[in-house]
Amino acid sequence: MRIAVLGAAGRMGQALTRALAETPGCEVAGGLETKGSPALGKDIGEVAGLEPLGVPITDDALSLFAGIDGVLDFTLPKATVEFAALAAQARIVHVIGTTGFSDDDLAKLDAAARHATIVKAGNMSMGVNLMAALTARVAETLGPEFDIEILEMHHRHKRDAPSGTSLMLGDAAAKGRSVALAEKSVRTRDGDTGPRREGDIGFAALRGGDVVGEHRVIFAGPGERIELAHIASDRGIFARGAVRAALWARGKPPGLYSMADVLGL
Ligand SMILES: NC(=O)C1=CN([C@@H]2O[C@H](COP(=O)(O)OP(=O)(O)OC[C@H]3O[C@@H](n4cnc5c(N)ncnc54)[C@H](O)[C@@H]3O)[C@@H](O)[C@H]2O)C=CC1
Ligand SMILES: O=C(O)C1=N[C@H](C(=O)O)C[C@H](O)C1
Repeated sequence: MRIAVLGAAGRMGQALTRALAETPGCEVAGGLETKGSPALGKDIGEVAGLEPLGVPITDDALSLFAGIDGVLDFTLPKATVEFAALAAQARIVHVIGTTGFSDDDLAKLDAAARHATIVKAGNMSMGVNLMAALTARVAETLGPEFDIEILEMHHRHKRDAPSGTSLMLGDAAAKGRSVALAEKSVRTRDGDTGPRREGDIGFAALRGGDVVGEHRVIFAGPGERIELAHIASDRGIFARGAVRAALWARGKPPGLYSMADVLGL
């Protein structure tokens, strides 16, 4: 499968190139960066710390999308929405790892999925997707006397909060309780907030250093507490998940798929 990496010079872009290069049946067919990036014209393999792959990084998305089977996209919401329209036109697989979408962005991705085969997940690792399934199960089992709080920590460069993973876990908890996350989610607390409302799902975000990604779902009840935790120490887990998603999606009808679909969870 001929696959291009969008945001090829980024933290995830480099991990994606390495994962693609080591996966049988995949070819690193291109790399895209933003206009003005110092990585333009450089070899994508070298940028990722590998031997040269003979593939220069370009800023020409139109030409890139014309000659490939799929793209791995870990960039920015505004860029990803534009790439989804291009992927739909080219009828190729679009694996989306980007996080931080607005409701308007999400509506545009839904529209693009009428023609493109999109796999989108706020976290592409096996561990977090399993944790989401466990979160739904625990939330379904425990009564409303157990308060649900979701805590995350990421590196100092991360732009969006809560993280895509936290939102996935919140959604799983809400589904387990058969409620809508939008009606229960509490994203900030400051000052005299009053007592906690029963059934709320709280979010807290820490940022600092070079933390790859840590998530904890806390079920705090009377006299006991259950915690589910995931600690990522290597971006390769997300990158390998994305490559697996692209291979899975090849030949599937257009639509918006999740990592749970890919992993059969
Ligand atoms: N779903 C998942 O499993 C994971 C998702 N992410 C998400 O991936 C995204 C990227 O994360 P990082 O790699 O840490 O960020 P980063 O800032 O290191 O990399 C993003 C890259 O995209 C490039 N870019 C931005 N706009 C572009 C455009 N229009 N055309 C081409 N390239 C463009 C930037 O120049 C940059 O090199 C974030 O939204 C992050 O939350 C990160 C890790 C795992
Ligand atoms: O920006 C990151 O780094 C990460 N983003 C994803 C998220 O928003 O949850 C996944 C992972 O936690 C790393």
